[in-house]
Amino acid sequence: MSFLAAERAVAIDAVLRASRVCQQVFRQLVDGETITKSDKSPVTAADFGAQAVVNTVLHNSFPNDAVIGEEDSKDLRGDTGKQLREKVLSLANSVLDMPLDDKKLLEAIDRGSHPGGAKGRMWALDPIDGTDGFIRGDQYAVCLALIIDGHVQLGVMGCPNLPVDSKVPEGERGCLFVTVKGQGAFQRNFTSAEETQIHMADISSPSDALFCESVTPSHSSHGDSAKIASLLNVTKPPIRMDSQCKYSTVARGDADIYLRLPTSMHYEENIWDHTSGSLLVQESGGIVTDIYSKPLNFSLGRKLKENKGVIVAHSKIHSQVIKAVQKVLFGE
Ligand SMILES: Nc1ncnc2c1ncn2[C@@H]1O[C@H](COP(=O)(O)O)[C@@H](OP(=O)(O)O)[C@H]1O
Ligand SMILES: [Mg+2]
Ligand SMILES: [Mg+2]
Ligand SMILES: [Mg+2]
Repeated sequence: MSFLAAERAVAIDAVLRASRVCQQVFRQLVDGETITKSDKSPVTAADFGAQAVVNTVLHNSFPNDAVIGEEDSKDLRGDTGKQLREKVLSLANSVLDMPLDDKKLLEAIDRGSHPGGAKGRMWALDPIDGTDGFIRGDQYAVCLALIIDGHVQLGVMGCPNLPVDSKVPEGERGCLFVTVKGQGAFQRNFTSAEETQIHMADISSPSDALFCESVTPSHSSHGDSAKIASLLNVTKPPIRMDSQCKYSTVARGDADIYLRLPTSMHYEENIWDHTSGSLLVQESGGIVTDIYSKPLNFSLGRKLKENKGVIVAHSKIHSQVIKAVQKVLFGE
């Protein structure tokens, strides 16, 4: 058996089931089903349901593994949380083989509270990355990765709204991306287990590049990216897309550069916003660093404490992109 074959299969199963939870909610999203968390970001029944499902599937196969998950069960507890809890429970049970009860549901969600760190096995989970996009009806991703001793070794990403073939945007949607360190990056769709290896587009000059960036301007500075594009003589307008679908879009050659440019030097990126996506890009020919050209350090807890922003590009042009980034941001 190849390295992490069992983990790969379990992670695919977990992400496919959680993606079904998201798709069910996506079809029925109505106003009032979104809660605003203390950091002002939105969360829905699908975020909680997907986290419960992934954590349950992982626990059944790897009961000793830790999980660093974005959500916790606070908003589902007590009388105030009853209505949402019932909704999340029924969503989770609709895709699980063994039904959970209230207590097991809350426990499953809260198994994602691990603080992270440099030693041991831990899964990083973003049950819905791009909740803004999910609510808007755009792109979002279910992102799961395995970190061993501080390094991402396996990444699985479900992108339910992403066209299987970008050249046929109105065709079948629902892509699953899978990667294990050293084994390449692969795409399959939701309805067949057949995998195709993906690669970044071969590009030798940044001026030919297609950029992608967040839709939400508070997540990444659109103004700075326009200046960087101009410095690199890029003429094509950027693709704006929510979630780690940006990493998969670059990994399969539909865009060439992903810039995440800090809007505040105080913001620390969550590790689950980058774990699966960064390995996917590295395994398809790209380099992922921060704005200082430092590799992302996943060993420092739940946040990327020592990194600022994210710069993703093909290995042939990454250093040129970094030069332009630093010129615009620091005048160097
Ligand atoms: N000020 C900020 N700067 C950068 N990222 C931020 C941010 N505030 C929130 N985010 C993160 O941006 C993620 C979405 O990224 P994108 O803009 O690429 O779609 C969110 O993930 P969730 O949607 O999982 O909460 C959230 O963790
Ligand atoms: Mg969130
Ligand atoms: Mg996220
Ligand atoms: Mg999320």
